Amino acid sequence: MDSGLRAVGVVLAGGVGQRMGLGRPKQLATVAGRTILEHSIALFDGSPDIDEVVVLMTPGLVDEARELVARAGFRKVTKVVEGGASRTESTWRALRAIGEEECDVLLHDAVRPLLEPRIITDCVRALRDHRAVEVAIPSSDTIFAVEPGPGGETITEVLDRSRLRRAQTPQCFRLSVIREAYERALADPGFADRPATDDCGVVLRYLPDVPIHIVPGSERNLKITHPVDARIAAALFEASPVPAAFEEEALAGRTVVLLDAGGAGVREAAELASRHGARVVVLSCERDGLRLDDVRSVAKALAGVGRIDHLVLAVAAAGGGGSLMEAADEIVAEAAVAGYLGPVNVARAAYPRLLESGGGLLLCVAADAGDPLGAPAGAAVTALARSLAAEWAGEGVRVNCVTGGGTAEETAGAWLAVLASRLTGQVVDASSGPR
Ligand SMILES: Nc1ccn([C@@H]2O[C@H](COP(=O)(O)OP(=O)(O)OP(=O)(O)O)[C@@H](O)[C@H]2O)c(=O)n1
Ligand SMILES: C[C@](O)(CO)[C@H](O)COP(=O)(O)O
Repeated sequence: MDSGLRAVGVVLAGGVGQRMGLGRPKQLATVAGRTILEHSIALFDGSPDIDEVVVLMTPGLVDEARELVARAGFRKVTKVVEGGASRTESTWRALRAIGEEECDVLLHDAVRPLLEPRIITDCVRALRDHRAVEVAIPSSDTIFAVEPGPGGETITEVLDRSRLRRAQTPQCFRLSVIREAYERALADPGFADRPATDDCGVVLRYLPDVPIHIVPGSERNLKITHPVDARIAAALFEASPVPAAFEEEALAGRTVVLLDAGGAGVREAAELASRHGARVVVLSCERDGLRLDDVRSVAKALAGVGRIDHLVLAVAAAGGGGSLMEAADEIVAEAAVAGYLGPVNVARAAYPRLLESGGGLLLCVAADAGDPLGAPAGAAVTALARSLAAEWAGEGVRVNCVTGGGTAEETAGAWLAVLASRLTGQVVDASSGPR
């Protein structure tokens, strides 16, 4: 069975986020330089397997969501619709907004912004052979059934963990299937008394003959429900690879300036960016006499370049692997420039130029020996990237950071994949980073 149907991603953002306790829906909170809602929409908008995106938004915030969609430049979002009082009501409103024509529908919690693109692909593929598809993972915790007991709860059963799966999203269906399940649910007076917490629950209850096929999810695809989840999500965004593979088109016609301050990977990045159609300008501290400890020197060098879409600062490893007390004065001074003064000066000089082009800055940390000079320098650069990303997110200037450790080719690949992505506030390890 090959559905060959239009695939519609539905981003359910109609909730109020009571358990999060922000006083505002959690999907509008910012993580890694973007709202959680934007991260989630971007996953579907950027997926080659998705044709259209429909967003369900909390009542009273629909206009804000529409503005956000317009500002972010999402191209596949066709509708932003007011959500209902419960998750299932929001789903039902989404189904009505999609219309009558048969299609595949992928219903996703807006508050799962860390979904990997491969899961979307796997779901769309699975829908060729199955009319209902769910993303789930095994449980690493033992799960109990409980009942109220004296002074609290008591365990009544230890469930067989090998048969249990934790439900994630997207939950995916042929439109006619999920629509029929909901029509039956809404006609059942008992549905309101025992509402479903997910869409598979509605299908299983009202169309029990439709098998729901499982696609493996991932631990990373967490649902931001409580405050601690937002902190975990922020850490995952910062530490783990940007999910998007290299976007073929993203660098074409763009100007990439590689500021070579002795970091590895500059030559490889120049070749790779050129192959992807970018105009590449390499400014070298050694060859061009550019001084990172002098903001005017950096600004002067950038002034000669014209439009700058992406600027990469590749610094040499700070420190020398020796003890602090043995380090020569010039090694200490170089570490301070590589780890702090240089990136700050480059950021200050680059900001007005990147503002003009709505572009991005990438700060690259060379692998260091983990010594008392190198380690703090690396930490300072990553902290600067995160902090600038938050400060400049409103202006559309992105700041990311790639840390060293990979081969020159891996490092260059990681740089360019980060540049090509639309993310900000990323700290990516080149040795396991994006490809
Ligand atoms: N009326 C609702 C309720 C929830 N959702 C969406 O369903 C997803 C999962 O819901 P949940 O984590 O429970 O979000 P909230 O309902 O906002 O949280 P809470 O229950 O703590 O208020 C979220 O993306 C949420 O926005 C929805 O579209 N419409
Ligand atoms: C759909 C879901 O995310 C699957 O785990 C979950 O059931 C949503 O529950 P919530 O209480 O609406 O967050």
